[in-house]
Order: sequence, then C-alpha cells, then structure tokens
Amino acid sequence: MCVDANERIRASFARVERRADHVAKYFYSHLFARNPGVRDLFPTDMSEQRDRLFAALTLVVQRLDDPDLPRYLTTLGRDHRKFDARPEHYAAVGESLIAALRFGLPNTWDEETEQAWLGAYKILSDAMISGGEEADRQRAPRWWDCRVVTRHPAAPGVTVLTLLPDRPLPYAAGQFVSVSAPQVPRVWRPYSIGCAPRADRTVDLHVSRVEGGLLSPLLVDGVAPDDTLRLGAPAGASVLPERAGRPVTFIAAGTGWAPVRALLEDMVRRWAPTPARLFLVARSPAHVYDPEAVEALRKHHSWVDVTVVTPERGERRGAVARRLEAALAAHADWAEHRVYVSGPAQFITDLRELLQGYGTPPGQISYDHVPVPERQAREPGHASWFLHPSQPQWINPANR
Ligand SMILES: NC(=O)C1=CN([C@@H]2O[C@H](COP(=O)(O)OP(=O)(O)OC[C@H]3O[C@@H](n4cnc5c(N)ncnc54)[C@H](O)[C@@H]3O)[C@@H](O)[C@H]2O)C=CC1
Repeated sequence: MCVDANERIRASFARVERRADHVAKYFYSHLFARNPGVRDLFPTDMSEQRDRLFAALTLVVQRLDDPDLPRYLTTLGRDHRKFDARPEHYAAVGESLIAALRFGLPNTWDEETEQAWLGAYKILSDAMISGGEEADRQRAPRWWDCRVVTRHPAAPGVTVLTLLPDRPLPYAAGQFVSVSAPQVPRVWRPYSIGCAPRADRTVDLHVSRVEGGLLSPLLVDGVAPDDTLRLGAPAGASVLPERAGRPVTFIAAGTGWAPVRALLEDMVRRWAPTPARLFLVARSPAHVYDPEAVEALRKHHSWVDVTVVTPERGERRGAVARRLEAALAAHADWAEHRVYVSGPAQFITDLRELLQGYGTPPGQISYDHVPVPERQAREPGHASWFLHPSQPQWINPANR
C-alpha cells in the first residue's frame, strides 16, 4: 500500500472517529438494508457490536505499514470461517463501509480518499478471503466444540475453565482462541490459552468477569461441567522463538497471567534452565489466583526470578504501577531481554513505553496487538465479524 494512501486513510479515519457512533449505526443500517440475509450472522444484541466496528478499524489503520499485516489478515480470514463469512459478504461490507465513511465525512470526502480506502479494503479482504480458502483447502476445522471438564472459581470474579476439544486443537503456548457459548449465539470473545499443549488435549481458559459483558459473566458463573463451548482457530504471534538466544522477562497483569503461564510451561519444557524473570501484577493478594503455580516456579525452577506486585491494604491503583516501575528499574540489562507483556490494554501500552525507555528494542517486546488507548474509554471490545481481529482487544478494567 502506498504511503500517501495510508496517510489519507489515517487522516480521514482520525476525523471520522469523532462521529464513530453515528457512522457505525449508518454502516450497519446500510449493510442490513441492502443485504437482509447478513443480519443473521450478527448477535441479536447489537449494542456492543457497533463499537467493535471502530475498534477493528482502529486496529487495522494502526497497522497499515506493519509488514506483518498480511500474515495477520490471512489468519483473520482463516478464523472468520467460524462466522460463515463468504466472499460476497466481504464485498457487501466493503460497499457499506465506504458509504458510511462518506456519510461521516460530508465535507472532506473526495475521490482520492475514496480510492485510498477502496484500495486498502481490497488488500484486506483479498488477504482474508485467501486465508479462508487456504484453510478450507487444508480441511482445517472451522471451529472446535469443547466439553467443559472442570470449572475452578480461582479468585473474586475469576474462573479457570478446563475444556476438552472434540478433536486436536493445534496451537502454540502464548496463543489465544475466540470463545462462544450456545446461550449467547454469535457472540465471540478472545481468551488466551492458559497452558502449553497437553497430551490429554485439554486447554485452560482464565476468565475475569466484566460486569455487563455478554459472555464473561456466563463463563465465570454460568457454565458447568459437561456444558459445551465453541472455540475458533488459535491465533497470536506472542510465542517463544525456536531457540532461547537471550534472557526472557514475562510481565503479566490480572488474567494476563494465562498466556504467560503457558509460555513458562513451554520454556521449562524446551529451554530449562534459562535466565528468566517474571513480574506478576494483581489488584490484591487475593487476586494472585494461581498461587500454586507461582510457588512451584519458586521451588522447582529457581532460575526464574519471580516478583509479585500487589497493593498494600488501602493503597490506590496507581501504587501498583509505581511498585512495578520500581521493581523493573532495579534491573539494568533490559537491552538484552526478550520481554513478553500481557494484560489490560493500557498496561501493555504503558509497559512498552517504559521498557523502551529502559533500552529494550521494540522488536524484543512481544504482546498481542491492542487498540489505541483513547478508544478504551468506549470499551472497544472485539471487532465486528468482518474485521474481527484475531488479535484481541482487551477490555479496559478501568471501566468496570
Ligand atoms: N494476551 C494478553 O495480553 C491478555 C490480556 N488480557 C486482558 O487483561 C485484562 C485482565 O483483566 P483482569 O484480570 O480483570 O485484571 P485487573 O483489572 O485485575 O488488572 C490487573 C492489575 O493490573 C494493574 N494495572 C492495570 N493497568 C495498569 C497500568 N496501566 N499500569 C500498571 N498497572 C496496571 C491493575 O491495577 C491490577 O493490579 C483484561 O483486560 C484482559 O482482556 C487477558 C489475558 C491475556
């Protein structure tokens, strides 16, 4: 994509974002009016869905120059097969998207801007369609139905679910899957897998309840052993490289512990012992919800230097950030480390900035892509079905 066109897209998107609600409403009205059959692909409750359109667009617009974007889109297309997204749907969405943007920018929309968006959308949809077709050719499953084996209420508002997929789920430690429950059809939310691949095929999901959310309250309190959940294709590039090469640091907050736990298991299997540090951040000591695993690391893998950061009684949220910062600043070798960061969107944004300030090159910081912080105030959640990022957009805990 040419730089000029990308600039045009960014500039027009920045303007249209201010009218996000109107534009998203227009988009869906346009789409459903012209393609009535498409309505059935979306959740019954569209209130959250509207925001997801802009969350998804934000993510793609942020990554226009990212050389990894095509690979990401291919994976996305592969994952979109779970929505039954077909080539004609992509065309319909493209048409409604352009119509909605034009509606949102009555004074500044011009031929060049339209061409830039059309070009970008073509690249995006072609990559997604070919990702889906390639997966069909490989006969890769569109989804995995899973039986809930156990549910473990692990901390206030946090449940760990162990699921048994109906067939092998190929994934790497550190990846995530989208999850759906029959009680809330067509609602999908991404969750990191909390374990390295196991011989018995089971996977753990760590779920934190988001009040008012459509899926997490059900997963935390409403599912029981033998219930069925559906998983989409695993995705995410925040995984261990082939070889150790350099020391590793993991920094996890809340249920951001899930992928880090999986990565640590993988590391113990493949590289142990290797110089490693873990910083685990939680809202309170009671929210360190997997203390046995943390203890086991300390006891059996003392080559992992473990620091748990929680507030003292009565301390405010900001105190945790200061404590974490002090704990990180105590080390001087950040330029050497590969760092995995996982947790709330703002946490990842802040940590990336902090680590780069300490000298960690950006290419050595691994995380799942999240939308820009400004969007968090609107609870961006996850994307609409057509741009649903298989890179998840984490829920902002500040909105709880
Ligand atoms: N791969 C990933 O990046 C994953 C991300 N998540 C996301 O992580 C979040 C976890 O939610 P909960 O478990 O409820 O966590 P939480 O709301 O309990 O937060 C965990 C801790 O992080 C601290 N924190 C939050 N933002 C911070 C910041 N900017 N600087 C310093 N400390 C900060 C909080 O004070 C708290 O102590 C969710 O948004 C979830 O979507 C969850 C799993 C994997």
